[in-house]
Amino acid sequence: MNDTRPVGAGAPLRVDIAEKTFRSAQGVSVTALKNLSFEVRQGEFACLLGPSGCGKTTTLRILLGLDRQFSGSFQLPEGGSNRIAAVFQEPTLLPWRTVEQNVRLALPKGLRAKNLDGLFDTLGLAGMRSLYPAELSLGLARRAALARAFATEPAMLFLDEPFVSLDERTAERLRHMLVTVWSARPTTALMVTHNLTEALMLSDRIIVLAPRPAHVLGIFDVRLPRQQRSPEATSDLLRSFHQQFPGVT
Ligand SMILES: Nc1ncnc2c1ncn2[C@@H]1O[C@H](COP(=O)(O)OP(=O)(O)OP(=O)(O)O)[C@@H](O)[C@H]1O
Repeated sequence: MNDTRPVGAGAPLRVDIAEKTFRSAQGVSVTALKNLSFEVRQGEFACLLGPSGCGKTTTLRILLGLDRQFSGSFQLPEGGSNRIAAVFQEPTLLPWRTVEQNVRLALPKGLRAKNLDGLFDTLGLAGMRSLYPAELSLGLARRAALARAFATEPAMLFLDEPFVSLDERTAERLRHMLVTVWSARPTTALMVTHNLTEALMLSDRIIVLAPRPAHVLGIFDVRLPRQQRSPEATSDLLRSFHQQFPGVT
């Protein structure tokens, strides 16, 4: 069974995946997800945190409708635009279009002419709008991918490790930009990461996954407002996290 009905405005993202197993032509099976259930409330930023290979990307692919071979169900939040946006590790920009064209092409017709000055400013892209993807560093390309996702004013935003393979200074800068752009319009968001400090900086709650097959070990609520998450406060959060989840790094 596989049910992807959207639900009423204000409803959370509800995930209830009974099982996802990959079967190779040679008959080898890998069960990636087993009894994976969680919710993300409307307007909440949640991180899916789990060890490498536990099934995080598999979960996102199912929620994005890219993989329908699973048992269970999920419900996407509906409301406002009712749109879904995704940011992947690969920025996936069209190479023959400028940054601005890449962003505008993602917009529904009625929004194509919208003023994007604020968004480009917040993401430090004001001077890069007419550049082509080949002229961008990886960090700039990732910012363009974030701009494209937020420009669509989605009801649900999925992010799959959007800051991996960046040097730490660049990644930190991008995390701050993400917080600023997200805070201007808090969007229900689910981000996959295996970086605990990143999850503590960005999220309202962290959904902690067990090693494969992924299921929820527990939830860590980050109750501190984002602007108060100084390095010292983050160290305290890390300590509380480790008390609640000993052995999870
Ligand atoms: N198409 C596929 N065919 C067979 N096995 C797969 C396929 N895709 C993923 N897997 C397996 O499913 C498991 C979960 O993979 P997944 O990519 O979801 O993990 P992940 O938590 O996102 O890992 P990482 O943090 O390293 O990106 C892994 O054991 C992986 O090898």
